[in-house]
Amino acid sequence: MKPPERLIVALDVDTEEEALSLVDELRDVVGVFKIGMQLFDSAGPDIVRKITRAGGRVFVDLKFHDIPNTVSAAARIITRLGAYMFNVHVAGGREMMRQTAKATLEEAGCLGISPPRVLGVTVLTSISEQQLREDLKIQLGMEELVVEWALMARECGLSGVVASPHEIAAIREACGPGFLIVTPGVRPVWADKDDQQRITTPAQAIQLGADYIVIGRPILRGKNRREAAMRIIEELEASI
Ligand SMILES: O=c1ccn([C@@H]2O[C@H](COP(=O)(O)O)[C@@H](O)[C@H]2O)c(=O)[nH]1
Repeated sequence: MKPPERLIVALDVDTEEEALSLVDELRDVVGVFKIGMQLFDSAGPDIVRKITRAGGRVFVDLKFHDIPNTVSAAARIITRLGAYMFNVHVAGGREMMRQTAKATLEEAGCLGISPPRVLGVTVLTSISEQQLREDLKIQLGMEELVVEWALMARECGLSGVVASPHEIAAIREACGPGFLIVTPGVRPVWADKDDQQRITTPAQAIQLGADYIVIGRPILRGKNRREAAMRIIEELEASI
């Protein structure tokens, strides 16, 4: 993959108009656009089709976490919308991941389309090692937990995981080269950390072995959003 294809821009905006204007501005320099709950809840499912029609690949980041029947039914709907990738929480369990992977393949087969990649969300990038231990009462270390969950996601037929840059190298070693690692919590040196806890720069994330990096606010907040995206892509190009 070329550096621009590795950049996923988080369309964390309130309206369809803002999202489509961003897609228009960035589609020739960005690989994938991510729709999270903010945009999906305001614009509705049709925004996935609209962005796909406008020439962007779409990552539907709704982080499904429910019982197997509910999530696998939602996976069929997301597949019908033409998403390029979507995600579920690994913490939803093996059966949920297995049924979701199976339903996605079946639905795509019925439609005669390429199936979306199903990713497992490991531990959110806004959670620190200390919060994991003290608030969530999880006694495994962050890296060990994330690797265990990545292996479980792979065994259940998922295409990859969403994980912080801090765990990329360990996941890559445990899960091998074909397993996708999608990494939010990425901050260029010129951007604020915001609420992200486990971060690296874009260049470091790619050097550690991420397939895709996800960036929102550092691009969305810029006066010139295209220039901000280009700066990140140049950093990726220099690092590869
Ligand atoms: O662990 C996770 C999972 C998902 N995200 C999402 O990625 C973007 C990051 O946006 P920034 O503005 O670059 O922080 C956002 O949409 C999150 O919902 C994540 O950050 N961490």
